[in-house]
Formats: sequence, structure tokens, C-alpha cells
Amino acid sequence: MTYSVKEIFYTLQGEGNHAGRPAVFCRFSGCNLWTGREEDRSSAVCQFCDTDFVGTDGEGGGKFKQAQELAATINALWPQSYPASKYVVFTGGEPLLQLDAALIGAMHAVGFEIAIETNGTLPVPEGVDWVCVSPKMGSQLVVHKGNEIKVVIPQFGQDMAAYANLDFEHYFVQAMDGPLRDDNLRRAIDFCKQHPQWKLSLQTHKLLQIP
Ligand SMILES: C[S@@+](CC[C@H](N)C(=O)[O-])C[C@H]1O[C@@H](n2cnc3c(N)ncnc32)[C@H](O)[C@@H]1O
Ligand SMILES: Nc1nc2[nH]cc(C(=O)O)c2c(=O)[nH]1
Ligand code: SF4
Ligand SMILES: [Mg+2]
Repeated sequence: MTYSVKEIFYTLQGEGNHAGRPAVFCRFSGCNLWTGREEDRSSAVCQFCDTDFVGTDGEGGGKFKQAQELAATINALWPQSYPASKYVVFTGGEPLLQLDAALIGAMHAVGFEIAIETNGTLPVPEGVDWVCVSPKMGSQLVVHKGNEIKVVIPQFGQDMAAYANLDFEHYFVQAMDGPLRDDNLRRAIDFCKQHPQWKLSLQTHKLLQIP
């Protein structure tokens, strides 16, 4: 299958349990909860997205006809002098619209551990090594287990107790970025202090002004 990729870049994972870990990010184009067009935002299921995932025109983006070709492109961004601890984060957009067995196999073949950032509305294929689920109100969550759940707050009607009963190793809240970010961060801090199963995930790449 042909993969549509917005951008590919080498940086530090900014969020969640692996914050600070060097990773190649592969951002797929397209999402099932928003077209990515500003004129559609107010009618989208997910209205707070902070990401441009439209098209294939970003740094390192493009159309990749073969899994091996995309895997080689990702692998080429890893420091060749240190071919260990290789880590790729597939995100988007929604990566589970495109990540398939061929690409998982091709990434493992070049030595990568595979992480995904998903909205949890599509089943996770076999072989993904780290699953981060970030549920969105108004969509149906079908992924009920994984390594970390990272809930962006506040979203109207959220039932945090229901999320807390799902099968994850780590439970994170992340303040919704946007005009109310500072208020949202206060709420997130208070929430963690009152519900200590939950930890705060900061978007550290934004603080550091790195990609
Ligand atoms: C851009 S999404 C792409 C992956 C997938 N579609 C998802 O929603 O999980 C990557 C992460 O950024 C989070 N995110 C998106 N917009 C955000 C915002 N305005 N503030 C905080 N986190 C946000 C998402 O919840 C998700 O955890
Ligand atoms: N540094 C960095 N960390 C991230 N963690 C999740 C991201 C995403 O957009 O999925 C992201 C991102 O875009 N950059
Ligand atoms: S589900 Fe993820 S990529 Fe899609 S619009 Fe929401 S935050 Fe953005
Ligand atoms: Mg991001």
C-alpha cells in the first residue's frame, strides 16, 4: 500500500512516559476525527487539534509506495554512529489509518522499537511495542488497553473514572493547549493531586521549542 506522510523528523519525545527519549517521528497524513481544514474544525468530532497533518508537504514528507522505502527513510535519520535504542513514534493525524503489518515488519527489520500515538478509535495491529491512547469525546473508544493513556483535559462530558478502570500501565492527563492553556494546566495539576493514580504529561517539546 502507499503511505501518505506529512513529515518525518528526529527529535525528543515530548509527552508521556517516554518524554525526553530520542525518537524519529513519522507523522501520517489524515485523520478520521477531523479533515484538518480550519473551516471544518467547529463541526469536527475532535476540535482542539494542535497539529497540521494535511498533505505530504512537510519536512521529509511524501508518498511512499513500499514499507521498506519508508522504513529506510526513517532509519536514515537515526545517528548511524549509534545504531541502538532505535525508536520510532508513528503519529498523525491518525496513524492507525495507515500503519500495517508490512510497515511494522519493515521497522523491526531495521532494528526499531515502534510506538504509536492514537486516538483509540481503530484496532491496534500486532507488533506495536508502545501504545499511547488519547481518547476523544464524541468518538467511540475501541482500544481499552495499552501502555499509556493520555487524556487531554478538559473535554466536555469526560468520565475520568471510566478511563481509570481501563487496562494501562500509565495514566496521564495533559492540559489542552490553546487560549485556555494556563487554566487547563492548573486544572490538570489539581486533578492529579486529587487522583494520584494520574500523572501530569507536559508537552515539553513546546516548552523547549523543538519539533
Ligand atoms: C496530534 S495527536 C495525533 C495522534 C492521534 N490522532 C491522537 O489524537 O492521539 C498527538 C497527541 O497530541 C494531543 N493533542 C492534540 N491537540 C492537543 C492540544 N491542543 N493540547 C494538548 N494535546 C493535544 C493528542 O491528544 C495526542 O495525544
Ligand atoms: N517532540 C514531540 N513529541 C511529541 N509527542 C507526541 C507528538 C505528536 O504530535 O503526536 C509529538 C510531537 O509532535 N513532537
Ligand atoms: S484525533 Fe488526533 S490528529 Fe485527529 S484531530 Fe484529534 S488530536 Fe488531531
Ligand atoms: Mg504534537
